[in-house]
Amino acid sequence: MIEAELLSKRYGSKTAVDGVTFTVQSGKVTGFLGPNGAGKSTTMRMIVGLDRPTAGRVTVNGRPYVESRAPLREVGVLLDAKAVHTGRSAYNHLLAMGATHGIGAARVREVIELTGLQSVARKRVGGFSLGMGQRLGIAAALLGDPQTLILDEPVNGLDPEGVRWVRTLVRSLAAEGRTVLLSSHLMSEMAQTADHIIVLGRGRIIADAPVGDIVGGASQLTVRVRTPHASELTALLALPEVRVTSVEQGLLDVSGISAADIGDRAARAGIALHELTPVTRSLEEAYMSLTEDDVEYRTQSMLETQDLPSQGVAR
Ligand SMILES: Nc1ncnc2c1ncn2[C@@H]1O[C@H](COP(=O)(O)OP(=O)(O)OP(=O)(O)O)[C@@H](O)[C@H]1O
Repeated sequence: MIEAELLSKRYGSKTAVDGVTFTVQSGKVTGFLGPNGAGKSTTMRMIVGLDRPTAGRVTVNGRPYVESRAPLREVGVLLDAKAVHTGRSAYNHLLAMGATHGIGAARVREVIELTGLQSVARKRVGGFSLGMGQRLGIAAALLGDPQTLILDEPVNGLDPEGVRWVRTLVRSLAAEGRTVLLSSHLMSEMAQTADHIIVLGRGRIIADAPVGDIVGGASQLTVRVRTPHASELTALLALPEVRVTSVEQGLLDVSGISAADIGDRAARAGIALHELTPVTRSLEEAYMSLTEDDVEYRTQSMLETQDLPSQGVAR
């Protein structure tokens, strides 16, 4: 379990992380999301003691990570796969890491096999592709068979087979009761991998909930309703929290009320419904609406760029 309490980090005048409090539960995959610069990597670095909090505290299984006597065996970390620029082979790199914790060749061979690196294990790590480097970073994180895993963008640079492999791996690690915290910008992937989501925006938590609640929260759900009595139903649903949009004649999109509630109210008023379908949003749609006010680096839309001179505008 990872517990952060009023955790903050300032770099000069820049507040990267602003008093966040959250718990990452064991036995679940927790996805860490947020726009670029939201503070995800800084938070992860503070969890593993690579950055010192300006205020607040964070513990892994009840104590600060830096106090751990055998960190590799407690927390597996993938923070920056590109950080390994070595003339050593993957095998020797892992063997050297393991040596600091009494982890021997047998376990090194095991993680090499687990991460599919057998054919390149004797090659220089410096010549690895992004995907192979990523697999090596995951192998290093798994080396000590830790109870907790912190993986920053583990699928970055992996091909579809690799992405799927990471998904299966982290799900099975969580099923064994381990704590898994991972960040990714791939929403569809996160929706399939994570049980729980924490969203950061400008250093603050803007959502902390099970995936199902984030994509299907009652207040965000839209219900598609087909009825030959659209105007009567619209009048019936004129409630403070409810928004009714006419899609086409006889077809309404209703939000702020459940499908069951709409059906019950229509039945009591004797209004026939020909369709009543809850429309679930994708995690990407939910994420975009959650973070729309918190994006630090926004892409100019085509509309905004239309009036600019063509030089210097990326198309
Ligand atoms: N060492 C540093 N010195 C100064 N500012 C920093 C430092 N590290 C991070 N920052 C700033 O803190 C903020 C949070 O950065 P962080 O890397 O934690 O965000 P992130 O959510 O991981 O972003 P990304 O998705 O782009 O990786 C950013 O504005 C960043 O520029």
